Amino acid sequence: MDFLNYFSKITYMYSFLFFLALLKIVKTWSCKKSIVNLPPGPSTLPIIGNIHQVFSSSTPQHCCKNLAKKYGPLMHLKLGQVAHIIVSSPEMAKEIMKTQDLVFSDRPNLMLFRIFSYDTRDIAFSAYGEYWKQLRKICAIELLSAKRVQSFRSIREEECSALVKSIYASEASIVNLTEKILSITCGIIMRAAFGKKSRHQQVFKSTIDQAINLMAEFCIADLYPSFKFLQRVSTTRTKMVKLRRELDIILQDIINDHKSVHRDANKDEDLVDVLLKIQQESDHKQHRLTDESIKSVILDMFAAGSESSSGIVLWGMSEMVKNPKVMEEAQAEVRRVFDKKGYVDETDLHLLVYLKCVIKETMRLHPTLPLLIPRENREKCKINEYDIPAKARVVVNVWAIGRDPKYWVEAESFKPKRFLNSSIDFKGTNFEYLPFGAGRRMCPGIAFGIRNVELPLAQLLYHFDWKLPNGMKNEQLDMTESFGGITAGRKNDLCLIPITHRL
Ligand code: HEM
Repeated sequence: MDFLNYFSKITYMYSFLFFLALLKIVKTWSCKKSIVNLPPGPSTLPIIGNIHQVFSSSTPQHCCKNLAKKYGPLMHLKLGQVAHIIVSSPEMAKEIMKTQDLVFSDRPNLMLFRIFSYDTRDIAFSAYGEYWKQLRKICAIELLSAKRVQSFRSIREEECSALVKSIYASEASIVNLTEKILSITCGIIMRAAFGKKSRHQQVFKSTIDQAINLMAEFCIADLYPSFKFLQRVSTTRTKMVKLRRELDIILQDIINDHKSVHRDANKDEDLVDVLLKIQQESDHKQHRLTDESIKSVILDMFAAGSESSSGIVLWGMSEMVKNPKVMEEAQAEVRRVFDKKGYVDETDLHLLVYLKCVIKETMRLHPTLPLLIPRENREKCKINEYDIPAKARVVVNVWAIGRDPKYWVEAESFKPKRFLNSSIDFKGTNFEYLPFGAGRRMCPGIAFGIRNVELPLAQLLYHFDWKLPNGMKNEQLDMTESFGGITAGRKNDLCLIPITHRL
């Protein structure tokens, strides 16, 4: 009986593989007929394509950089069934994000992100179209405008002061900065989004962390979109559905609270207030903002805004610990600017010219979204002489572009001064430097994100000197990167010893 069972399983498996191979042959044959000139790329294996090459490397950004050395700045990889186009030069990035930006303005429909975002009702993963345009307009005018970001100033200052206090309390002992910075960035976004501290804060934070971690997992179903059963049998899918359900209960409760309480006109609005106001005022010509859209946009703010900002603070501190001269210069500047006051606030942050260069240099070497968010082209098109098949996933390796010695002198060294008196900025017009992307899909949260980086860094530099634990030398600090689906952070937590700077 057992043997029969085993035999039927083996037969089933081989029939399945045979079926896949047949499908692959038919598809390749029909593709070859219609696509004549794909960008260069490594040869593919049956069924898996180039999966083995991309996932055998430490991170995809390293792997794509190495492959691009051989195959060029516009490269074709087949991962499972899906054509991926890897872009690794400023010229090709400009082609995708400026010259043909409209063609490449869609996002791929990825299983876990779709579930997380209420079937892509968010900004980051919704398809390019009227609904997305409406959300971007709301971001520009209401949610993430300079005025709105300014209105969150007291929240940032309070959260950063609490950070300093908690570090003072552990003076001269090891502090896990990764935990602390993640916690304040999440705290700032939570208060900006929900207003007062929510009673659900801890559960919400831990649930969203779990969902973000889950999205970092390798998802085979996204590479074989025509095999729908892979989605149905995915255990990751089941976990994500459960987490999203838990988040939904909390978010609906927060929305109901906001709806039931009469808002004090003298108090600053939080993001849920703003979205509810838009929901009430929206006329029928617009896509009506449902509660689900509101929840999805709020989840976007957490997913897109918290790890990205905290990642820059942590990489910035790591680079400064490794390069003590940079740390000294940045500390001297912050202390010169704020010593008269005796504390750091946002009023004079604009005077920290060198710190701004440190932040830019950090984002050059450690862009928190090293491959941006993948884009997709609805229709087939051409780049130079190459044919790009419809629905290709387009990945721009801004990590590799930022380290390319063709565009950067001493590209691998941390040299903030390269940005002093330089016109290179992160506004999406210098294609050799794209930490926030470029074009229509560029990050709408730059002002908010930068504020969430500048203030904590200035505070850490003003109040403390920093040492590595266990007598470790500066150059021994581990700088290994990890890749979590979309964001890249430090693989290991940053643990340092703070020494109070006496005024
Ligand atoms: C300094 C921190 C930040 C960095 C480095 C960063 C970086 C990025 C990048 C690289 C993209 C993808 C752009 C592309 O695909 O071309 C992006 C998209 C996005 N970011 Fe940010 N971001 C940061 C902070 C924020 C904050 C604070 C928010 C909101 C609270 C935010 C909201 C978004 C949204 C909604 C998108 C999707 C845009 C779209 O698809 O239309 N980001 N971000």
